[in-house]
Parts: sequence; C-alpha cells; structure tokens
Amino acid sequence: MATDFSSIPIIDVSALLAKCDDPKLGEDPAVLEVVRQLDKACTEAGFFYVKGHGVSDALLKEVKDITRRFFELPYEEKTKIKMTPATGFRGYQRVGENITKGVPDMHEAIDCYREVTRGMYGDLGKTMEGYNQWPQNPPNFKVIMEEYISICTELARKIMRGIALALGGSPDEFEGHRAGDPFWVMRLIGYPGLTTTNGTHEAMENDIGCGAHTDYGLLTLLNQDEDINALQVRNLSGEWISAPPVPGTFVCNIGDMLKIYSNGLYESTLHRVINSSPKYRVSVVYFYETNFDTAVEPLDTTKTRANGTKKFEKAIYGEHLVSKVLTNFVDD
Ligand SMILES: N=C(N)NCCCC[C@H](N)C(=O)O
Ligand SMILES: O=C(O)CCC(=O)C(=O)O
Ligand SMILES: [Fe+2]
Repeated sequence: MATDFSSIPIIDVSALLAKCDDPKLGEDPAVLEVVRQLDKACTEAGFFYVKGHGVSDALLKEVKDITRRFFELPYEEKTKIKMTPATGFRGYQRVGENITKGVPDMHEAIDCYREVTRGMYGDLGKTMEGYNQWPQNPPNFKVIMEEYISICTELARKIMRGIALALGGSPDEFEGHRAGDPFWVMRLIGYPGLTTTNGTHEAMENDIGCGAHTDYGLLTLLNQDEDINALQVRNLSGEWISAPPVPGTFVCNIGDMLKIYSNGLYESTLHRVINSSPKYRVSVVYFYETNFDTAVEPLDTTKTRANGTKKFEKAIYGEHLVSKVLTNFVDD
C-alpha cells in the first residue's frame, strides 16, 4: 500500500547479490539490512533505485545508445520491423500508436517478448506466439540486447529472492512454478522532446509520453537517460513525485503480479512519463515476470500479515498480459 512518499529511496543491493544463492541467505546481517530496505521501499512507494547491481556503466549506456541510433533512422527503415499481431505484437510502433487509457502516448518503441513457440501455452499463449524482430541497423543490435536481457533476468531473479524474504517467505518463493521459468518483456522507448518554434516550446498533440499505468508482472528494471527528468510516480494523495535519473542505477518498481502475491502489502504504483525537455529521451525497460501460465494468488505468509484475509483472487499472468496487449494499440 502506497503512502505519501515524497522521494524514492536508493538501495545498494551488493550484499544481497554476493550471498544470493547461499542457503543461509536469510541469516546474514548485511543481507537482512538490504531486505529491510526493500520491504520498506516496496511498502511505502512500490518504487526504488538500485545501485551495487554489478551491471557495467558501459552496457547501461550502450543499450540506450543503440536504441537512440535506431530511432534516428528514417521511418521507412524503422517500419521494416513493424509490430503486428502476426509477430505476437513484437516490433516497432510509431509515436502515438501505443495508447494508455484510450489516449495516444507520445512515444515510439520496439516491443520485445520472450519467444513463444506455436502451441507452447495452448490458447492462452496464442496472442503472444512469435519471435523478436531485431533491426539490421545499428549492427550487433540483437547480440547486445540479448546479452542485456540475460543480465537483467539474472539481476531481477536475485532481487526477487530478497523480496521473497521481505515478504516473510523462503528465498525460493518465486522459483519453481511461480517464476522459475520467468517470462520477460522489454520495451525500447523513445520520447520526442518538445519542438521549438519561434523560440517558444510547443507541445506535440499532447505532452504525455506515457500515460498513467501500472506494470503487469513482478519487477521492472528501468534504465533511463541520464540528463532528463521525465518519469513521475503517484503517491497516496495523488501527487506526482519525480523519479529523476540517478546515473548508474536502475529504477525498480513492482508490477501487478507482485501486488497480488504480496496480498496488497506492496502496491503496483501508478507512474507516467512527461518529457518536457527539448531533448529526445530514451529509456530501456526490462520487465521480469512470472511463468507465463502460472496462477498468481497471495502467498500464505502475506495472508497472515493481513490478519488471514485474502485480498485478491487468482489471476493468470498470461491472461493479464494478453488483455493489456490487445487494448494497447490503435487500429490502423
Ligand atoms: N509491459 C508493460 N508493462 N508495458 C507498460 C506500458 C504502459 C502503457 C500501456 N499502454 C498500458 O496502458 O499499459
Ligand atoms: O520510460 C520510462 O521512464 C518509463 C516507461 C514505463 O513506465 C513503461 O514502459 O512501463
Ligand atoms: Fe511502466
């Protein structure tokens, strides 16, 4: 449950990562300190910055750089990897093609999802069947992004072990049938800056880069441009709190499935993007999800913390994702 937070904490996760697969993880004082900070941040804001994550600054920068170079290409080039239902909604979407609560978002993006082969999840997976569409240009795009995805998957798995402890469970709570075979989503996003006419700033059709929404899965790792303040997070009173760039960190936030697992102790907090700078903004967003076909319901430990009441009904992650994907795009 969110509170009236006014800033977003920074958590150094290095102690957690160092001991992550140690069976005595939950007894180490330095790890428990990280766990305490995770629990506080997840309870109060649903958002936190992560440092001490071990991902090199060079890689964080490179994925944003090649994303920016792709978006600089002419439209005809970008649309060669156009997102369509036939590719399981993977690929390029132009500015205004993604909609949030019915309003076009002022961003362009490449959407990527873990591969789903034909018949893999029966009818549940049909919408998402397909392979990622990687551009030929810039060269090495696929190789770099696939390396980044595997590093993010590993990092998110480890942070989730800390969050499992924070929820009073065993570190393995999100392994196995819950998220031992995690689905993932990656969005490479570009937000045009305000254009200048006669020395005055002028918005495009609207100025919302991405409308207020929650993320769908477990944990999001956001790698945002270093010099533009555009991401905003909503607190309990409805104020929008800035999540400014903090170089070398990820912004992490909780998704809808973790809200359910935590029985509402943790919130999937509303957030939005407004790029009111004149500069083009890039973000590379990795979403760590549950197993595609898993049924998500509050963990027993969290029911106890909520006096035995279960606040959410079962949800199938894949159904939740598909319902979002099918309503996220304008028809053209
Ligand atoms: N996979 C994730 N979480 N994507 C977040 C995109 C949020 C905007 C989308 N149009 C929406 O309304 O959800
Ligand atoms: O670009 C950002 O800072 C956030 C994007 C976001 O919230 C999303 O894609 O879910
Ligand atoms: Fe988001």
